[in-house]
Amino acid sequence: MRVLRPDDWDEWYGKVQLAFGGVPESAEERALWNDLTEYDRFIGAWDGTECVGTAGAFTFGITVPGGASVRAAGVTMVSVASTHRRRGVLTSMMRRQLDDVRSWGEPLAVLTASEPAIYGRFGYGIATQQLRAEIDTTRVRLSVPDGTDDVRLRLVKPDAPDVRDACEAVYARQVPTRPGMLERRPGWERLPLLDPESDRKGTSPLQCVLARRGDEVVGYARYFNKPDWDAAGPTGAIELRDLEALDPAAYAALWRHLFGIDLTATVKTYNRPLDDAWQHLVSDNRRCDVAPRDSLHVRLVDVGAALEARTYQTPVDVVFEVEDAFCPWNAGRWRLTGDPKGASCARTDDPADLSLSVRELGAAYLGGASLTSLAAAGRVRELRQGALAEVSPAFASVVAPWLPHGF
Ligand SMILES: CC(=O)SCCNC(=O)CCNC(=O)[C@H](O)C(C)(C)COP(=O)(O)OP(=O)(O)OC[C@H]1O[C@@H](n2cnc3c(N)ncnc32)[C@H](O)[C@@H]1OP(=O)(O)O
Repeated sequence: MRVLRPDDWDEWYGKVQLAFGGVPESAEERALWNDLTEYDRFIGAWDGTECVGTAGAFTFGITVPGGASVRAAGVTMVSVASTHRRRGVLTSMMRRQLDDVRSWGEPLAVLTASEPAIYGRFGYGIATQQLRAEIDTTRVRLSVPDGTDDVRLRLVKPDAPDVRDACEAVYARQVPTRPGMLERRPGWERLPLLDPESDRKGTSPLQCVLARRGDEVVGYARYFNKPDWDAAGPTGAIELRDLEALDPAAYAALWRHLFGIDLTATVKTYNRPLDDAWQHLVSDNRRCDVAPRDSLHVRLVDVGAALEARTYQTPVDVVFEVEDAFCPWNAGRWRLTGDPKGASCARTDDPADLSLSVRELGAAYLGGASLTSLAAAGRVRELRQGALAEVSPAFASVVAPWLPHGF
């Protein structure tokens, strides 16, 4: 196993693609991932001259409760050749990678999983959910707040540099407001604009609508239009890629636009926050067919630094007994004291109040899964009566944590 060299990339990436089914990717997408590769943070396993395992770790800043951006390794492109599976190659790569992440001083590793059953054994917990919805816009009505009519909407070319920059500026203002959001480092602004013709499956090219109040851009939506017809008339769908807005009126104006596009009958979303506000604007939530799914998996690589990096909704003073078989440097007792302003976390010999594995800490870290709910599943144990009721609300987040895009 060794880090990747630029001349390895074609073979290495070819192996990633093969493990995901072997369907060739567009030149546009391939070029993006090539440009985003961080060679000293990407590894491969070789059997002789053949690459049989791949894994990468992007450099990310991720928002945590309280609004700080915390360094995280964005684990990506994990694959093992089908000829070499179930022999421990993944386990060896996870070992190497988590040791590396620790040596880089990054308190968190994060990933989205092809299958959620893979990463729990390595200490990852499911920290955010994403909401899918299929809204019947022929039946569901929107009621919008005051000020919505003051927002002007314009259809624009999504990749025009001024449009791209305006959207990125709106996105950047949103990042600190929601745990789980990623700072978009240079180059990553290309990801939400990816639109290879080969991936369209009957949809239009990517469309973009900008929301303005006066001269200020206050929101945007990017989506595809998929026209369709049956004997009775048009049944097209709007497939939303992303939507960000700086205030409720801009947000409602964008959703009203999506609902009202002629010749369409459905708005489909694949990745929205669990608490997305449109759910409070609709007349009939049963016709919105919402469903949650796991999204970001979080692993605390340095328990002390990670717990210190976020704030807590209510004052908290707790001793955790942490189990961590894969990264034993985290195992043992930690005292966390914190409040909405900050926190400290250090080793202690004091008796523990709650016992749990690092996986549950990962699930609760961004305020997604509640410790109370994990305790009801038997995955958090209360060793001092009353500790759960004190600590669980402290870990909550004001807004649902959410990862806006994969990687
Ligand atoms: C962040 C990302 O990139 S997610 C993408 C993950 N990659 C893919 O899904 C591509 C297709 N799949 C693969 O490439 C491989 O099958 C991998 C990477 C999932 C697994 O690689 P392997 O080298 O076979 O895993 P390894 O032999 O180390 O298995 C370790 C353990 O995980 C288990 N495991 C491996 N894959 C899976 C799975 N898909 N679901 C459930 N358990 C799994 C193994 O059974 C083994 O369990 P054990 O220790 O109890 O025996």
